[in-house]
Amino acid sequence: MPVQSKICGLSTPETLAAAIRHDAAYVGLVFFAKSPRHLDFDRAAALAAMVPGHVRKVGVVVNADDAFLDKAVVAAGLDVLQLHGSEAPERAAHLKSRYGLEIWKAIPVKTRADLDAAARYRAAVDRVLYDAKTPDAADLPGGMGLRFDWRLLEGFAHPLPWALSGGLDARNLAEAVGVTGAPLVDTSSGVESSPGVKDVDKIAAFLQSASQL
Ligand SMILES: O=C(O)c1ccccc1N[C@@H]1O[C@H](COP(=O)(O)O)[C@@H](O)[C@H]1O
Repeated sequence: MPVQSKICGLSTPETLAAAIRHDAAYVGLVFFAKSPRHLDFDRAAALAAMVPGHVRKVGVVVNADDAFLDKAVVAAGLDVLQLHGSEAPERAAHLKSRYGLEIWKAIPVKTRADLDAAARYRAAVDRVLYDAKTPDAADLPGGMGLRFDWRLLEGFAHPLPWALSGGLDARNLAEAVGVTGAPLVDTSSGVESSPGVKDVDKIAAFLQSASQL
């Protein structure tokens, strides 16, 4: 089974086109005002209009309320909602039933015990996304280029389909997938030249590396 890729935090037509051209399975649009990748609904709609049907549009949100999500889902024609805050399983299940979309829940990981949270979402979401836990004082719960110890996933009985994220780039991707067996990989900072500024060549290199795994 080939490794699938998501390029997250796309905010320009050029970098979105690069992700599509180099076969990203998923593209991520961030709706979180504190993020350097945040999109307002008009910009998200304009970018989303460029995305062909076979590439799935993921909206990354953090503890967003229904009124906000109603607008994001419609503006960007989202296929997937990635919940990257402290959304409880009940909240995730509500969103699945409200929108009928695929729901992913980010699980912040620093220690092996953190992985136990994934099982709580078994009946509520379609996929969990293991990401590095960011510092308590950080503005962002993700998208900081931090990685966790991938060996924590060795031998773990995954309760759900899953994805790996956190500090992935073209140089460390083969090792990350080799250690974890990840079926889907997600990157944001690793394909940027500075926070929020995506780099077309880095996007191409990441997706090329993934295609060879
Ligand atoms: O990218 C962001 O700005 C962001 C903001 C709020 C929540 C999640 C965010 N990004 C997600 O974080 C992970 C890891 O990113 P990185 O590769 O380590 O930079 C990824 O899933 C992004 O979707």
